[in-house]
Amino acid sequence: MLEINDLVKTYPDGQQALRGCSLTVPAAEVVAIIGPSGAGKSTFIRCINRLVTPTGGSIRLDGEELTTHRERRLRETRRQIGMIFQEFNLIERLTVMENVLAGRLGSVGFLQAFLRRFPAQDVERAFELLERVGLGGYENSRADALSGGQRQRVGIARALMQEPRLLLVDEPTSSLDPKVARSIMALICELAGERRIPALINIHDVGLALGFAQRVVGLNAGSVVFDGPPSAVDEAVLTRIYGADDWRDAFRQEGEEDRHLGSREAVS
Ligand SMILES: Nc1ncnc2c1ncn2[C@@H]1O[C@H](COP(=O)(O)OP(=O)(O)OP(=O)(O)O)[C@@H](O)[C@H]1O
Repeated sequence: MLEINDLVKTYPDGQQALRGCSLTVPAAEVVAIIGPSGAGKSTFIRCINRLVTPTGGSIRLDGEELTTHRERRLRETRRQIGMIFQEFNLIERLTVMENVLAGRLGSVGFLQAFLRRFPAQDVERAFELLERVGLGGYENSRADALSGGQRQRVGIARALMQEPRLLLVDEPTSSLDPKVARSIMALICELAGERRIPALINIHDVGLALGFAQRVVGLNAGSVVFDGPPSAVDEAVLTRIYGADDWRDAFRQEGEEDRHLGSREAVS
């Protein structure tokens, strides 16, 4: 379980990115974090894995306070948090298998990793994960030969290879076309449920957030202004999160992107 209490982040230039956010996420729950640009979504996610140091508040993972960890403890904790990124962050010239095994780099010795000698059970687990994410048979393909959706599947397998206690997902679908984006969201949500890992997904696409997450948290100007199930997100809630007309524009743009891609697919 992830428990965040009164999280505050003020950047050195005085920018108040988070103004006291609280959120408790039980095991296996998938929470989508939505909000307009600059609301604090990335800062929120980055405070949890400490890419950003919080100014105040508490972050507990299975009862363990993370905000006070330094150096070695911080590295250990980061190893237990799976990150899935917008740009996949794969090593392009390496194979799919090598990229997935990279999820274990923090846990095997430096020499073993340097010589690419991973324990047999890690290799076996990597095969299983590749099968699970739909990439069985791709283990020897180079990462740069894959499509965007396939790359993200490698990113997901790599994150799970760490046997994480928490999944932090940052705009996982922004580089993907709408159909692939839906399949990736579905996969992340299924895996979080199967493995009983809480997941926080920072996502700008409201339709995907409502379609797949079990819970939606709306941020505006560094504060949580909505926290509830997708079924409770109505026009009034979207207006509270995005402001009067902005959310209508966001939906309209997505619809146009869908139509545009649909017509491109029909031509090719
Ligand atoms: N390193 C930084 N130094 C100073 N201010 C920052 C820094 N990073 C973010 N901010 C500010 O903090 C606020 C929240 O930014 P953040 O990137 O967390 O928002 P966001 O909701 O993720 O936005 P987007 O959807 O555009 O990525 C913004 O006003 C931003 O300008």
